[in-house]
Amino acid sequence: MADILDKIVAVKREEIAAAKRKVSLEEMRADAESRVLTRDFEGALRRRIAAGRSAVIAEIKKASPSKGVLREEFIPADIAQSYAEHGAACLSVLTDRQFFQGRPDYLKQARASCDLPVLRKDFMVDAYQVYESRAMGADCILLIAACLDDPQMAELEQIARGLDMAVLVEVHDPAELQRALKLKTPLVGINNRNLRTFEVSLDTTLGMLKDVPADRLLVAESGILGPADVRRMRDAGVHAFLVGEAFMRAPEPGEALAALFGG
Ligand SMILES: O=P(O)(O)OC[C@@H](O)[C@@H](O)c1c[nH]c2ccccc12
Repeated sequence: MADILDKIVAVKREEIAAAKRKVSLEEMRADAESRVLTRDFEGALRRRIAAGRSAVIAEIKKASPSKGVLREEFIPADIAQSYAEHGAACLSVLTDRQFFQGRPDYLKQARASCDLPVLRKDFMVDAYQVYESRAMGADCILLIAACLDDPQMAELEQIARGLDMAVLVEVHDPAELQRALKLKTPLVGINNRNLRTFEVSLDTTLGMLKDVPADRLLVAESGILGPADVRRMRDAGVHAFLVGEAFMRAPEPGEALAALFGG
C-alpha cells in the first residue's frame, strides 16, 4: 500500500529528474567539490555534551504533513540567529517544498546568518541530492533508513564523507538500527515519530537505547515538547536532541530553546 513515505519518495524522484535536466550530475558534483570549509557538526554536539549540557539541533520548519503550518512569520535568518544566541549546538533546516514548505534558500539564509553547523533536512534517495546538499552549504545530511536499502545508504554516506559532510542516520525500529550501525557515521538519530503513521512516542527512543553502542552519538528526534520530555530523556542518558515543533510554535524560537534546555 502506498503510504505518505512512498509518496514523498516518488515526488523526490520526479524532482531529482527535473533538477538533473537543469544542472547535470557532473556540474552539481563540481559545484559541491568546489565548496570548502564545512562546519564541524559532530564536534559541536560533542562539545555541548562534554560540558555537561544538552546538545540541541534546533530545527527551522514552516510546516509538516502531520501538523500543517506551524508558524506564520517565518524568517529563517532571524530564527537561526535566535537559536544561535540561545545556545543551540546545530541547526536543521527543512528544504523539502511539497510536504514541509521548505526551500534550499532557507538553508542558505539560515547558515549565512550565524556560525552554527547546518543539517539539510530532506529525503535523500539519490547521489545527486548529496552533491546538491553540499553545493547549497549543508554541513550534514540526513539518511533515513526507511527510504534506503543498505547499498544505497553506504553509497550516499561515502559521497557525503568525501565532501567532508557529517551524516545523521535516522532509524525508527530495531531492524533499522542494526542496518544503521553498519555505517561509519557515529551520529544515529532515533525518530520518535513513525513517518508512515505520524504516531509519536518517546518510548521509541527509550526502548532502543540499550542497543546503541557507546561509541555512537544518539540523537533523540521528534516529539520533545516540554520539560518532562527532556527530563525523561536525560535521565535515560540521552543528551542530544532534534527539536522542531516546540520551538516553531513559540514567538521567539531561541527563547523557547533556552527555556526547555536551560540556555
Ligand atoms: O517537530 P518535532 O516533533 O520536534 O520533530 C523535529 C524532527 O525530528 C522532525 O522534523 C523530523 C525527524 N525526522 C524527519 C524526517 C523528515 C522530516 C522531518 C523529520
